[in-house]
Amino acid sequence: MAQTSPLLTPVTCENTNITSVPFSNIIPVDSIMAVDEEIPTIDFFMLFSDDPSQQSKALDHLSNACEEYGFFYLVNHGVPDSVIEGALKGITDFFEVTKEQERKDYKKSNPTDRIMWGSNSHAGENREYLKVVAHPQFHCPAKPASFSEALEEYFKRFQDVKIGLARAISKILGFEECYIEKVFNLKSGFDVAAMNVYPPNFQSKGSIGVPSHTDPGFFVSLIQDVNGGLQVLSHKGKWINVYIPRNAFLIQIGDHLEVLTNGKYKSHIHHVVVDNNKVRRISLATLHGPSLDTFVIPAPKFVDDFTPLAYQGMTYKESLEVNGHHEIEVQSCLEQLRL
Ligand SMILES: O=C(O)CCC(=O)C(=O)O
Ligand SMILES: [Fe+2]
Repeated sequence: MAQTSPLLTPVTCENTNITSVPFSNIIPVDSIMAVDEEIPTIDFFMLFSDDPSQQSKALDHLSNACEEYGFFYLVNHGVPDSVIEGALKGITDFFEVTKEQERKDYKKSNPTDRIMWGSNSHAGENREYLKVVAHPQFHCPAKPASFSEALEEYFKRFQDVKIGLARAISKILGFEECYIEKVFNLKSGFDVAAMNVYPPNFQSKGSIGVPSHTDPGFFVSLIQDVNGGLQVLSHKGKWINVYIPRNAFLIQIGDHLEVLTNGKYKSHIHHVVVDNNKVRRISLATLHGPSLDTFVIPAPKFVDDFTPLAYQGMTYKESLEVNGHHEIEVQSCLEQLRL
């Protein structure tokens, strides 16, 4: 962590080395009937409140959001509005200022690439994207300078949120506060930022922005410039429209937290539809993962006679590559991990 937020009590977390849903381009018909159901809102500050009853209420709320929904809005998180708006502006600048040919120079995909550009990679997709490895080392195209500076600041500031969530989720799972930091080795966590640009509907070819999928990792954080298009499949089997409050984050549980909890928490299927987008939409989805060499397996506490082991163990790197992808592509492998 570059800076420690006053919210987070410094505790010593030793760096112990304990050592999918595939993309589907079919948007189910019932997603057209997506509902505007309420998504839980979690107040980050309250998770660390000095008032024990407020803190316990906030943790209960988080526990319910993780177990029932698998996604929630995070407010009062301490990342300044200017930093969030700066990151989105930087991404806009990159896609507007950088010539198409220069963007395509990042298309090559070698296992060692830390920056990758792509466009409409799955059948029917309407999306251009740039993926960069944001942690443990930050990578970014150097130009425009406003872009790399704004993004670097955003990820620096987000580190406290990541560690804070790891501590709060460890607690609600009944572990000591540093459990997830240690077990996922978050100090060297492999974070990939996907910057997505969706065209307005008059320019898109079909209704799909990104096909249905889940994402690997501990969790995903998402910000966007305009609302519209992201839908998540809820525990009740309903597609829910996501409307992120201004400068809040959408947090979604990733595949590897599902594995760690042996399915107690679920990584939820989501997709983007572009039918109703009247304007171009930009999103920044960051997949916060364990370190590449972390061997992820269900924690013994979630395995018993009634709940048998439901996932096999694999290193994070192996799980990202098991379908022939490069690690920077960060594709789900939940299907391969399920026993
Ligand atoms: O753009 C969005 O709202 C979601 C993008 C997404 O799901 C992803 O990049 O994994
Ligand atoms: Fe996603």
